[in-house]
Formats: sequence, C-alpha cells, structure tokens
Amino acid sequence: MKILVDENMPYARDLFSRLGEVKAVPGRPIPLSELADADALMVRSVTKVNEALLQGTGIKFVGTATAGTDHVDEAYLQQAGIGFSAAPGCNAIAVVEYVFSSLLMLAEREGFALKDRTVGIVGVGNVGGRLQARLEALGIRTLLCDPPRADRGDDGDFRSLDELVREADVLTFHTPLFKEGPYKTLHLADDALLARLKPGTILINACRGPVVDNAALLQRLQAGQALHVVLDVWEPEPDLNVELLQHVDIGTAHIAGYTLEGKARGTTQVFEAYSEFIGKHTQIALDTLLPAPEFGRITLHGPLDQSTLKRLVHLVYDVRRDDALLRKVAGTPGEFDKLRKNYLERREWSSLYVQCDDASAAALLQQLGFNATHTPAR
Ligand SMILES: NC(=O)C1=CN([C@@H]2O[C@H](COP(=O)(O)OP(=O)(O)OC[C@H]3O[C@@H](n4cnc5c(N)ncnc54)[C@H](O)[C@@H]3O)[C@@H](O)[C@H]2O)C=CC1
Ligand SMILES: O=C(O)C(=O)[C@H](O)COP(=O)(O)O
Repeated sequence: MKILVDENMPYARDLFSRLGEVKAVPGRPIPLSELADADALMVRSVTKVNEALLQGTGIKFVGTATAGTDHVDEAYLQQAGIGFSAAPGCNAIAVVEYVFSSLLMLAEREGFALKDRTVGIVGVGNVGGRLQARLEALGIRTLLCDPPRADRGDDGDFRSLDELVREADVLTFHTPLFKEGPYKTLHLADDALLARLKPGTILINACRGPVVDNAALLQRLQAGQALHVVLDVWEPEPDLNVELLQHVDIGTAHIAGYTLEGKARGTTQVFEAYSEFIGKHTQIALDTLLPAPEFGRITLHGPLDQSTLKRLVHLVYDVRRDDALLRKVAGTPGEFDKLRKNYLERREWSSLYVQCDDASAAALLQQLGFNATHTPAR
C-alpha cells in the first residue's frame, strides 16, 4: 500500500509507515507522477483535491490535516467512492492564541484595556467558540454572529453581522470559505461592510483570505480609513498584495494554526480516520509524540493583569516574529510557502506550567488554557 503525505505534516512519515509505504511530497504543486500508483493521499490546505487531480489514479482515501475543507471537492470524492476525512478543530487553540497574541500587542501599543472592548466573533465554531470562552474568562464582552447555528436553533445569543459592525471594537472572522449558497462567506467583509466599521476598529482575518475583499480593504486603508488590521490569510495566496501587507498592523503567512500541537493533532486525526477506513482501528495519544517545550516552567508572583498576561502570552508565542518574517520576504516568489514549510517550532499555552502564589491568578490562567497551579507563598 502506498500512502502519499504532504511533507509539511509533522509525524506523518512515522505514523503512516505503520500502515504501508510512505512517500512525502510537496503539496504545492503535488508531483502528479507519484499519484498514479498511490492508494491514499494526505494533504494540507495548499493542495486542490478534485477530479482533475485524482481521475485515473488508484486513490481510495483522501485525508486533509486541516480544519478548512474549501480546497477539497467533497462532492466529487463522494461520487467517485473515495473516502475522506478532515481534521475539525485540530488547530483551533492555535488560532485563538494567535488572536490573543495580536490583541495584546495592539492593546499595549495603542494603550487600551482589552476588558473595555467589545469583540465581535463571526463564525462561532471550533475557533470562534474557544475564543469566546477565553475572552469571557477575562471579562471581555463578546458579540456572536453565526447564521447557520442560529438557524439550527443552537443555544447562544446570536446577532446579525450588521449589529456586530455597529457595536464591536474588534471584528474577527472565523468562518469557512463558502463561495456560494445561503451562508456565502466570499467577500463577507466587502467594501460596504468595511465602510461602516467604526473608526479605530480592529479587523482580524485568520480564516480564509477571500472572506475579506482584499482589494476593497487596500483601497480603504490607502484612503486613510482609521482601522487596525490583522491578516493571517490573503486573497490570493501565496501571491499576496505586498502593498496591502504594508498597510496592515500585523501580517503573517497563513500560520495562525501552526502550533506543533495543532499540526500534530491534524496528522493524528487523519491517521486515525485512515486506520479506521482500512479496518485497522488505531488511536494515538498526542503527548507521546510531542517533545518538551523550550520554556517548561515559570513562577508568577502576585495577581494577573493585562500587562503580565501579555508578557506570559508572548513568552509562548509573539506574533511579531511571524509578522517580521513575512515582511522580509513578501513579494519574492516561493518565499511565502518556504516560510510555512520551515516554520519555527511554536507551542500552545498549555505547554507552559505556571506556578502562581495568587489563587485567582492560577484559576484565571487555568481557564485561559495555561497549565497553572496555586502554591501559596511561604
Ligand atoms: N489561519 C489558519 O491557520 C486557520 C484557518 N482556519 C479557517 O477557519 C475556519 C473556521 O475554523 P473552525 O472554527 O475550526 O471551523 P468550524 O467549522 O468549527 O466553525 C465554523 C463556524 O462558522 C460558521 N459559519 C458558517 N457560515 C457562516 C456565515 N456565513 N457567517 C457566520 N458564521 C458562519 C459555522 O456555522 C461554524 O459554526 C476554517 O474553515 C478554516 O477555513 C482554521 C484553522 C487554522
Ligand atoms: O486548518 C486549516 O484550515 C488551515 O488553515 C491550516 O492551518 C493551514 O495550514 P496548511 O494546511 O496550509 O499547512
């Protein structure tokens, strides 16, 4: 059995070699010659999986180690009888921590208290829901917009996108990319929406580039509209508009989900799905794969305020690192993908053990996802 895996999928070679012969290949472009005699294909978001790619091959199963599935023609796979699995939620924590790293940096730079801001979350699924929980743990007001969930009758105080635009100080997008249909998200943030944002709004897109009309956004920023912008994803990728990058506050190379934990979860989720598909049910415990983090243990004296939280968050992950790396190479062909392929190890907050002598600091850090304990001072 031959299994093709994207070379940018940590632990894939080790895991899938338990099931067959593994060949690691680039995802963009994928070498077509390798597909002909392969049985299974494990991709990331950069590989367009459709009839044009798979027709005439022996592929029986496709796994994508990603949350988003807009690069996969699922209707074709179903009609062709090809098994499929994505990795829902695998990197949701990573995206939430990216958003926090960005917000805490902007709050410090612009001199505002996050707890005085209202955050509008568009798309309240794995990412949006976790973001809501962590923001609310800090006493930050959230406004939620998720029409599919509202229409399904899910619990939650769902508002219209218009209401978020009117009221939110931060508007952050966490929807799938739907190019059509009742819940279309292509250019959900179009020129008309951008025009209505309150002065000083922080606009964040860490879902898919085309959810925000990049041309309209650039025009508005060039015309001097007062916005702060954080973009992890671009329209198009990998050839983003360098002028737009120059106008945003934070710009990164589609790496919001790139913690080691997030990527490893993605790999293990598709590995488990494929094992099931071929009748060899196997479960993998994530902590058996992950190495020790660079920073393992820290002691925090006293209570937790915004400035302390910012330093703690940035000890684990400071988004300015990725912003600087992108600005250095943007516009040079191939460099966007190279940054992503050679991504420096990044861990999640849970990898940091924080010993607190203040009980409320320990409780709050636990709620936020740190590995925190309370040890009273002697
Ligand atoms: N930048 C990155 O590295 C990453 C990007 N992503 C992107 O973020 C998206 C969201 O990720 P998850 O939360 O894991 O997905 P999810 O599927 O768990 O949640 C998406 C939510 O968006 C809602 N939604 C759908 N259409 C909507 C609309 N028109 N307006 C408002 N809400 C709508 C859905 O009902 C759902 O609750 C993914 O589809 C993927 O494209 C995900 C992970 C990493
Ligand atoms: O999971 C998703 O959806 C993402 O956007 C991934 O973080 C993207 O990473 P790659 O699959 O492009 O490596």
